[in-house]
Amino acid sequence: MHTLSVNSFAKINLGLLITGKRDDGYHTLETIFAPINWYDTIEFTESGTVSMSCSNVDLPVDENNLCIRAARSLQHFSGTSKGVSMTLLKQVPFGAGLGGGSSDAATVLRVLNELWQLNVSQTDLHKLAVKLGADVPYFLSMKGLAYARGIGDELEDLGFTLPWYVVTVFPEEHISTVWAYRNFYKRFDRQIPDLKKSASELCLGGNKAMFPLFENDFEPAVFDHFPAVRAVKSALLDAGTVFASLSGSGSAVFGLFEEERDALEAMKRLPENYRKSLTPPGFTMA
Ligand SMILES: C[C@](O)(CO)[C@H](O)COP(=O)(O)OP(=O)(O)OC[C@H]1O[C@@H](n2ccc(N)nc2=O)[C@H](O)[C@@H]1O
Ligand SMILES: Nc1ncnc2c1ncn2[C@@H]1O[C@H](COP(=O)(O)OP(=O)(O)OP(=O)(O)O)[C@@H](O)[C@H]1O
Repeated sequence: MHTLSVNSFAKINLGLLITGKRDDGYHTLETIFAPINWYDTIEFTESGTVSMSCSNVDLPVDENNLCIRAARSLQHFSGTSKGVSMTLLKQVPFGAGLGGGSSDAATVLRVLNELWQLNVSQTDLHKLAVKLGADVPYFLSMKGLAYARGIGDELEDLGFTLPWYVVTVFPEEHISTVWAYRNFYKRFDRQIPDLKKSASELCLGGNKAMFPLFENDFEPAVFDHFPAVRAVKSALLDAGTVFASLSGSGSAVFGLFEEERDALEAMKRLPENYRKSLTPPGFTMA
């Protein structure tokens, strides 16, 4: 039987400014998404029903898994009764702010739309994606650096890439996104910098004075509650990173490096049991 194998990449957030709260409880934000070279692999095999297995026993393989939820939402929307058997080789840590589950969901939507020959439009896929999670639209429609607003679902392809090596570190702490949105320290009344313009000045113009604008609003509360996460940022700064930050709602922290040898040296200095990835400059998911 034919099996299709697809890699599902993770992201980091370069800056994450929470600007308000909507009536439905979701928060509005502005952020820059950047893809990293850390990925799950999903194998798709034809089947009469929808089912999955997962290499990580800590994750559900029932209707709670985002892969199953994505397949069901497509079945429901299109009316198809086709099935699929999926094997998720989970490598991206969850509860890490790396969007691993969201990326899996986007991959399943995209691949099953083809495999099941549904021809669901990008607009409709985008609507299904938002219902599965605020980060899912990014993985569905973007390949590289993107500016996002709304709840993370209003996206603009920036058309350039990060010119640094990215070291991403998971400090073996799982942080729930719901917890992070409940506990971050609100600053809704401040002036929001123009992240899109600043990203361009930083990545294309090499203006490092822009870095301090790329704050992550989850960082102070996460660092106060999870000292091990703060320690990773300190270690990256000690190792000579040009910029370090929490990704998304945490717990993963990333550092940007100009030289590969410095990035590798920083990875060596961090605790051996912390999972890490290295992404080269100019990386895209294409
Ligand atoms: C932290 C980020 O990763 C930044 O990219 C995202 O905002 C989180 O996106 P996600 O994991 O796809 O989040 P979802 O699965 O949609 O939402 C989980 C929960 O987080 C909260 N949530 C999420 C996104 C958002 N913009 N505002 C929120 O308040 C809501 O309580 C929601 O019920
Ligand atoms: N395929 C999946 N991969 C990872 N987590 C999944 C998956 N399906 C369901 N989940 C559940 O989603 C939660 C974490 O999801 P995810 O990996 O997207 O969070 P995250 O790392 O905090 O990323 P982000 O908040 O940036 O989207 C876990 O509680 C997990 O049980």
